[in-house]
Amino acid sequence: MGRSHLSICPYVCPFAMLKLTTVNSLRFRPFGGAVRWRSATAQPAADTSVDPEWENALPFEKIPAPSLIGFLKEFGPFGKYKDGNLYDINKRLRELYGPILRMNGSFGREDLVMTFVPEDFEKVLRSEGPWPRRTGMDSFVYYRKQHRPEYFKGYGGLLAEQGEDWHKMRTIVNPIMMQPKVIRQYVDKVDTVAREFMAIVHGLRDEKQELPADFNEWLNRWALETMGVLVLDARLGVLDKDQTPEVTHFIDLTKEAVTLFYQLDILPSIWRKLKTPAFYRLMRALDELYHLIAARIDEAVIRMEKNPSADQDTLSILEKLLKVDRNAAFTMSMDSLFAGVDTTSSGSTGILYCLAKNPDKQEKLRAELRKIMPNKDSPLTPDNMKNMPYLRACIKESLRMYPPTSGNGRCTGKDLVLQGYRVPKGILVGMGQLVLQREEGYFTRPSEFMPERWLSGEAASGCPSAKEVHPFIYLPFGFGARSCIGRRLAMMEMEILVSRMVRKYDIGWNYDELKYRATLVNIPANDLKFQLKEVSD
Ligand code: HEM
Repeated sequence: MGRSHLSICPYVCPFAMLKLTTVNSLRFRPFGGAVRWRSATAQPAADTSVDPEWENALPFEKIPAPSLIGFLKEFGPFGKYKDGNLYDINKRLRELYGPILRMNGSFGREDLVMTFVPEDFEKVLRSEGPWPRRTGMDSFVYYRKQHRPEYFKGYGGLLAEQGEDWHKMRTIVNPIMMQPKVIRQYVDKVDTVAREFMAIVHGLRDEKQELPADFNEWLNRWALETMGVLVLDARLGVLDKDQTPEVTHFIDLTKEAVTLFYQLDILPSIWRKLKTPAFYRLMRALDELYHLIAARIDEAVIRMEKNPSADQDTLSILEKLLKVDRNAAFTMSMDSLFAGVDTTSSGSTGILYCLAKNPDKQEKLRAELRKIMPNKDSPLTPDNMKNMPYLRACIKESLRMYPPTSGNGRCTGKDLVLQGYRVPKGILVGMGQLVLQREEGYFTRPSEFMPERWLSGEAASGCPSAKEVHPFIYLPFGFGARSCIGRRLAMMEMEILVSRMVRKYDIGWNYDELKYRATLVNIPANDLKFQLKEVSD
């Protein structure tokens, strides 16, 4: 396979397609002890069937691939798309190279195939096997497995782990983080944070009742504070006006880590061959974060030892994880802080924006909310939240138009033929869902915000139905066994925040169209100066 060309992962996302290193060569102990469950767990049967098209398909190397010069001309520092967001870049790549293209690996990175055809997405995801591989985040993997193996005791975590080790962790965490019963347990706590946030939001408005330019920062803080409650059983204090230096440092470190991941793992970087200053900065930032989070977990352990919960059913997520293993609890909390903050805050931005731009839909949603929340500050409960179909449809529709991640990614689980080309087992395939989700021919009237397309019967009121769309185009939380572990928590968080915002305020937007910019997560490029006029009743 040629490796002479520039490699950049054009469709990026930390969890969806964190492209990068293979860690096959790394040996480690999942539990830090002498016994390796690798030997105790049977390898699931691999799909050994041969793709019937394989024999006559074109070789992998024939898949169109941008040359270094061609790539730089478009996307380099002087190229037309130098500041393009991922949507623009993906669209341009398809225009230039067609519906399938190959980005050659370089400086230790893997090759990546990018496709814009839903039948390919389906083929790849349906043959992912029982231990789906989604490689990426090399620097993350490096930190946990090579730089500080003693901290993690073999637990690479869901984001970074592959194969049997990923499966073991996922089996531990699924019943703890995905059970509706567990999610319901957190409604009140998440609502408490949301109410505090609302009080802050109220005071942030200027004389035009607009929020400040840095409102995105506040949304991030809300998401971080909420995540502290969900996975650390602790109030981090990031919403407090008078922050301790420790809290300020914590916020700065998470931001720095995300920026450095993007530089090292998504943009072209030579760190895998030659350690760069950014690489060392990331290792230092992760060390500091490790110690801050470890201190919180130690506090939680002491709290729990002092006041052991009598009722096993109402143990918190952290308590349940700690009962399995401290390292499992630690890794999962850390992963949630990385994967669950920017995503949830970016998702919430998209929803608020879509509602602000569509006052009729916003009013319709408010009518639904008034039934559940007769007063602006009526409590939200697991019971009354069951009845919010229009809210859920609004969230689905905004995740279609403004998804926090840029598409899905999977390594092929076996040799496959995509669009007449051979793609050997193990190649990372990126899926251009970001483009298709907004494209006529896939979704009808795609540029219109139509929550009704996600409803059925009378509620759909003659609107084109999302059910007619290829089911592998819209996967905001991924697919199958490796899909987002936090999706139920994220939905609950967004439902609570949006309910509170829309019930209390008429949300407006007086500026240019919302644009996202490329980082690990799609984050807003605009100032988020929403206008919030309090509703009278
Ligand atoms: C709107 C918010 C969110 C979106 C759109 C989102 C999206 C995604 C996507 C697309 C994936 C990849 C799935 C796949 O490859 O099939 C993923 C994985 C993951 N997400 Fe989320 N996510 C969100 C919130 C969260 C939250 C709140 C948490 C933590 C509590 C979280 C933790 C994770 C983890 C740990 C993985 C890796 C799962 C695995 O590989 O087994 N995410 N997410």
